[in-house]
Order: sequence, then C-alpha cells, then structure tokens
Amino acid sequence: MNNSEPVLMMLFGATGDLAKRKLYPAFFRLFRQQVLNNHFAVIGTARRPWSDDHFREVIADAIADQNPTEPEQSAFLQHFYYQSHDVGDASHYQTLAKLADKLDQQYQLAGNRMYYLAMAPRFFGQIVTQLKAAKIIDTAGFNRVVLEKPFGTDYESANKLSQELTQVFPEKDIFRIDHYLGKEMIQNILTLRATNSLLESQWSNQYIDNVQITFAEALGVEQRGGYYDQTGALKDMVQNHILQVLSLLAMELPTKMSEAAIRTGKVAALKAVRIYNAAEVAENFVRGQYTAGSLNNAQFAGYREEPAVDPQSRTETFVAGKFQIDNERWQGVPFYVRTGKRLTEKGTRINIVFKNLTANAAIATQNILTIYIQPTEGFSLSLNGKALDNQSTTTPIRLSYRHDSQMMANTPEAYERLLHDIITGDATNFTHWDEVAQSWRIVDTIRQAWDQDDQPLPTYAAGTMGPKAAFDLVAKNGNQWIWQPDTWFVERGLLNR
Ligand SMILES: NC(=O)C1=CN([C@@H]2O[C@H](COP(=O)(O)OP(=O)(O)OC[C@H]3O[C@@H](n4cnc5c(N)ncnc54)[C@H](OP(=O)(O)O)[C@@H]3O)[C@@H](O)[C@H]2O)C=CC1
Ligand SMILES: O=C1O[C@H](COP(=O)(O)O)[C@@H](O)[C@H](O)[C@H]1O
Repeated sequence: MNNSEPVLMMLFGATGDLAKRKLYPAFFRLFRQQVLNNHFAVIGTARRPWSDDHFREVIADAIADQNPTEPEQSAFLQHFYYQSHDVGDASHYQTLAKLADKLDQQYQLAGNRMYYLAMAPRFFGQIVTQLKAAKIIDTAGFNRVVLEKPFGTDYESANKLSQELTQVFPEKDIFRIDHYLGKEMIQNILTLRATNSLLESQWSNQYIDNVQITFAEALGVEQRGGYYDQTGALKDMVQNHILQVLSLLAMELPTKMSEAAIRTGKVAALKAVRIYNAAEVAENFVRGQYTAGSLNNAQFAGYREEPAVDPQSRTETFVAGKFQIDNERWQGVPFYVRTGKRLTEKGTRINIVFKNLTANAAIATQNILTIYIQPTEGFSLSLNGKALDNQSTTTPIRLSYRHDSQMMANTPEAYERLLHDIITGDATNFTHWDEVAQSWRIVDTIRQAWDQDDQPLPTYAAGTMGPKAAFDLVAKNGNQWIWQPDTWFVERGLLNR
C-alpha cells in the first residue's frame, strides 16, 4: 500500500462495537506499515464522557492482539483525541471545529479531512448538516464522508438522506462503505471471471443450474441488540452485502475494469433482479429467529432473551430466499441466498452449481465451483473421475486452492484496505447511490410483505442452519443447499494447498 496523504479523521460512534472491533485495529495496521505516518490525527466522538486517556486505553485494548511494542503503541495512541458529543447538539460542533483546526496545525494535515459515521443511519443527515453549518468542511484540503451501511432504513429514507448528503458533499467525496467489498475473495470474483475463459464461457443459464450465497454467523446479536432489533437480517445483511455479491456474480463483464464501468454493470444486474409482490415474497423468501440452543457444548440464550432486545420481538435473525434475474443471461437460474446469526459456524461461501449436461448424466454429479470467502479463503472445483477399478461409476474429485495462513496474515483486512482507499480517494470498492437505491427497491417489498404478515415467526434453535422452511424453499425447486463445515474439507485434505 502507498503512503497516504496527511489526514484528520473525525470518527462519530467512537465508543461503538464497529470502532473497537474493526476500525482501531485497521488504523493500527496502517500505522505499522507507515501508510498512516506522523501526519494524521483522529478525533473520536460519542456521548460517553470519556477522557483522551480513557479513549487511548480502549484503543490499546482493541489492538492488543497485534502485540504492539511499547514505543509503537504510545507513538500510535498519541494521535487520538476524544470529544464527548451528542450529534443532535449544535454547540458541540463549534468545539469540534476548534479542536480540528488545532490538530490540523499541530500535525500539518493540509486541511484534509475524513468524517467517518460509524453510527445508526438515522443520525447521518443531521451530522452532515451540522458539519456544514459549523464550517468544519470549509478547508483547503479534501473533505470526504464515510457512511456505514445500511444507508437509510428503506428506499424513501435513503433517498432523503442522499439528497441531504449531496447538498453538503459532491458524490465523489461520499464513500458508502460495504466492508465485504474489501474482502480478498470478494475482490477476486471479477478477476476469476475475467481471466478464466473456462469459467466465463459457462457463466450463464445455459450451463449454470443455480447459484448459492451463504453468509453464516455463529455469533448471536451480542451487545448490539439496540441496533439489531430495529434492523433485522434482511436490512443488516441482504440489502447490502448479499446484493453486492450477487451483483458481482451476475453482472456483464465490462471491457475495461474502471470504477464507472463496474458500477454500471452492477446497477444493470440489480435492475434485472425481480421485485416481488406479497404473494411472491411468501413463495420465495423465509425468515426465522433463533431460540435457545447449544453449539460446541456451550448453551446459548434465545434472541428474545438477549440484552436490549424486545422480549416480544418479531425481528428476523435469519433470512433465506430465492432471487430471480430477468435478463437473457440468467433467466431461469435461481440465486439462493441465506444469512443468519447463531448458525452452526461462521462461514461465507458462494457455490456455483453447474447443470449436468453429460451423456453419462446418470453416473456424474453436478460440477460445483465454490468460492470460500471466510474464514477459509480460496476456491474449489468439483469434477467427476473414474472410480478406481470400476469403469461404470465415478468418484468426485475436488481441485482446490486456499490461501495459506502466512499469505492470509500478509493480506490486508477489509477495513484496512477500504480506509486506505478512502484516504487515497479510490471509490471503486464503495457503493454508489444507484446501487443502494435499487437494493432498497428489491428489499422494501419483502419487508412490507413480512410486516403485514402476522403469522407466528418461524424459529430455529441456536446452533442449527436455520428453520426447516429454508431447506424446503430450495427442495421445492429440486435443489439442496451445498454445505459442509470447513473442518470437513480440511480433515480430508481437500482444502490444503
Ligand atoms: N459492528 C459491526 O460488526 C458492524 C457494524 N456496521 C455498521 O456500523 C454502524 C455502527 O454499528 P455498531 O458500532 O455496531 O453500533 P453500536 O451501537 O455499538 O455503536 C453506536 C455508536 O453511536 C454512538 N451514539 C449513539 N447515539 C448517539 C448520539 N445521540 N450522539 C452521539 N453518539 C451516539 C454510541 O456511543 P454513545 O453511546 O457513547 O453515545 C456508539 O459509539 C451501524 O450502521 C452498523 O450497521 C457495519 C459493519 C459491521
Ligand atoms: O455488516 C455486518 O457484518 C457483520 C459480519 O461481518 P464479518 O466481516 O464479521 O463477516 C455482522 O455480524 C453484522 O451484524 C453486520 O452489521
């Protein structure tokens, strides 16, 4: 990675889960590589009345597993400042403006500023309006705003937010972050397609039977009940991460891999995704909520017993669905998606299941290309070979590749990559408003259908792969979810390099 330009980062939501788990560790990795050198400063803000010292202790804790040396840690921490601040209070922005100007001088930051809104989307509009009113963004350098997903809570709120934002920042300075776009194997999707004629020549309904996208999490809602109970899996994962991955798989490949061409391709793919009416939602989508259960000999509470969750909550912690893409390339190919909390393991994978078109169909199994996104990173292709000593049966053969742990350790983490892109002004791996708007149109009708449905919410026990309805959904199309735990492959030597 290149050295970045000097920058002042203003982090809204500095006491939150995202900041602690992902952002501070990513800042430190960039610092260690001297991408962030001495010319940077961070102002963290949230309501909690923390001091600079306490803020620095929290950050030290967040980076502890990277084993910093004492001099390294103190050199890093001295760049962090904390300002207690309610985003609704206009007077605080004056204090922020003064601190920003002071740090700008002290660290010679050339007026370059980045505003990272690591908060619930309902706060975004008022923050940017206040930043403008307090003239914080009136500097000679760049002023870039970074917004966490979900961008809005539905199409209407997202559209309103988009208008508020563009009154303050030009589109080129708006970075809507979707951290999955910073993950190594997601970035690999277009390369895999564009550089392997073996794959791209088969990449259509002529040869592909179905596509499966699984984003499984073993964690529950943890301490994020306040946010999650208002959001649910559909808006937390499907509207953004899953539809982004679907668009990369389904888009037409541009002749030139430029930011604008990739975006145009993704938007076109999203526009071809069928928008369901209520009856079609019932036919093609299922939801579920986890109840108490056990996983690896540990007992877990049900979702309704989690902190800050409504004991009567109808929020879904699991979604499975079948998307259909109405264009020449994909007509008739189901794109199955599923995501959930408290499933059997953490595992993000894509399976491309090919049609069995061989003359020997009776003894051949379907070829499957699997893209392993996390925790294992790699891909595999399952083929059929002759069974030993038997001419008339086949044995499955898996060609597989995975990044080894040394390579993974040297590969930048998603947030590290994306923060670097923001500071260097590269928007390729961020979502444009057109993509966000279309994703909301797709998801809104699903949400509305569910909101009008007062049937009991399907449940699944913690430690399982979701409600029975999710298995029935694919079975009624004659398919089944392709899933084996990572350990299954590793134990059989199938995922070794
Ligand atoms: N956590 C994760 O793994 C991921 C989260 N995200 C996204 O990041 C965003 C934040 O999520 P997360 O960190 O988990 O949420 P948290 O609930 O942990 O954090 C919310 C933050 O907002 C602050 N806050 C809330 N109200 C106010 C207010 N009125 N004025 C000032 N500060 C306020 C809180 O601080 P205080 O209480 O001190 O005011 C806290 O720092 C969400 O949009 C989420 O979708 C995206 C990817 C992953
Ligand atoms: O955006 C989110 O993503 C995380 C999962 O991210 P990962 O990188 O750990 O796979 C999810 O837990 C969270 O609910 C959601 O807001």
